[in-house]
Amino acid sequence: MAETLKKRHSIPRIELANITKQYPGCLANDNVSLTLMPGEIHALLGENGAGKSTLVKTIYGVVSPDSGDIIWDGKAVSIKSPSKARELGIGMVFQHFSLFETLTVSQNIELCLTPLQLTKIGNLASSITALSEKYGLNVDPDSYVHSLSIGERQRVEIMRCLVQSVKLLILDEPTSVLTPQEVSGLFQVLRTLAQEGCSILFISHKLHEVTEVCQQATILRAGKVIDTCEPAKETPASIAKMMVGELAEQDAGYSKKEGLHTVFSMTSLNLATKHPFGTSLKDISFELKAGEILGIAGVAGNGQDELMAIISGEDERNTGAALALEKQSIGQLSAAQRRKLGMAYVPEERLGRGAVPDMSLTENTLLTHSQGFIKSGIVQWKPLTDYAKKLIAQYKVKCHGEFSEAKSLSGGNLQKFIMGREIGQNPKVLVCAHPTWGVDVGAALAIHQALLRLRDQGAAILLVSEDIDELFLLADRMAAVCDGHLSPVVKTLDTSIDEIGQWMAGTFIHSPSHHSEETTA
Ligand SMILES: Nc1ncnc2c1ncn2[C@@H]1O[C@H](COP(=O)(O)OP(=O)(O)OP(=O)(O)O)[C@@H](O)[C@H]1O
Repeated sequence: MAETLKKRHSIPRIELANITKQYPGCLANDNVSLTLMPGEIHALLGENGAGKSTLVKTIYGVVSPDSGDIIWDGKAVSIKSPSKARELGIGMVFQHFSLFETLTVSQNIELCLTPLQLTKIGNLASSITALSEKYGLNVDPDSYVHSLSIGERQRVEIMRCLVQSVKLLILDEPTSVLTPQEVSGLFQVLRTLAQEGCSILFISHKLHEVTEVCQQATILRAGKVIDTCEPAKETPASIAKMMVGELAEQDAGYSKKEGLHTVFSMTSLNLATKHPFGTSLKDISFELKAGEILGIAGVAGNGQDELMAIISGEDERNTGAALALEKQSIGQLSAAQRRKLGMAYVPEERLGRGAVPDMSLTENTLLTHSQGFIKSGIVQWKPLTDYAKKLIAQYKVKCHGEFSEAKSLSGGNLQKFIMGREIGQNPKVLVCAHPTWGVDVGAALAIHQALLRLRDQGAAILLVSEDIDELFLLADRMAAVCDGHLSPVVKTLDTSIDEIGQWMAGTFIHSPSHHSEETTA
């Protein structure tokens, strides 16, 4: 397939030649060369911190390389800004969307177009409708963004690129926030675009998706291209091996356990959302037991954020006895008081909520981990830095040491550090969202092992995730949230991906037998 593409179009869409980018103390891209033909879907793979984001940001004009050339449609170009990239026909969909919720789809798209582009397009709404039909994007120009699901918002971002006649579309981990159905819809759109000659560059840690949709892959390690392959001829395991070596073949030792006594409970919690486009929690009850992992599946935006915030105490409303830790009511306690009692959290948002971007890793450790590190009001820096160093080594966090600022770490490395920091508190209750989001296969395995070890030591773990496969691997019992309702809680071994998928779509909500606690023994 890739061969025929190359024969059909002799001029590559883009060629990167010896791109090098040095950050203080870190060679993020080291003589990277890569060629993309028109109509080629190309995966950029590598461990956390391998240099993938740096490379795509270079193409999109966000990062300027120290040396190397970019050749676009046969001509050397200098891409100094995203607007220059867009002018050439390069579009990028980031992991975090940048849409205004109070505006319509059309208004959002209009904001990123120049007056000249707008004149060329003419009627923007009809152009969106036409493109939507052509590519099966199902995007209504008049819908308000707040009413759209995550998958729909992503399609708006893609539409934003399409109206600008994109010739190269870059997607940074596009599937991590989508349901399985949305992922197959996205792939269909990508295939149609590619058939028309649009090149696609795709960063992903989900290797089975790469083998399904990409024709070529470039694998980076420590900033260098270490291999290329045709994913269709590989397996996820063989690609993982190229990325991280032998580790990929290990098994985390997954097993299912029966929980012991109840450690944490939520009883008939009703909570109106504070956010105009948030989700109210509706009569939620569940029990979390010592020595178990309870997984909560759901499409983003169905109450997960609100649930996490009220459990952690970040939402400061007093819920009294609706929340209990070891039979004591904790709904009236602050987040810090709950932490002192043995609760730990990993929020979805790494920078800003999981870690303070401008603080070092050592300082970030102190934020949630003061026990033993503060004596008579004075910070004990030596044990604190030693502990941060230990976390860095244990979770193989790639950084320039314990004094690196959180914002200088790649996404996956920061996630590893935050997970390590929270697991390291040996909490009684650990509540975490998307534990391995953006984390490479090797590191995901290490995080899984750490979570299972923590469970086996008797901790009660609540995992909130959109990744159903991961929940089935880790959770002992499972439930799903939809529109602020919690489904029945069942043993993982007694349910199926199909049933949980239906619950994620809300089939349990109107059923007369719906109640929030387990019915099966
Ligand atoms: N602004 C910065 N200052 C210093 N170092 C940086 C900066 N941005 C990135 N780095 C370093 O450059 C290296 C490559 O980071 P990059 O974000 O490109 O990796 P990645 O392959 O995209 O990782 P991930 O899969 O975790 O997103 C990392 O070691 C990172 O710590």
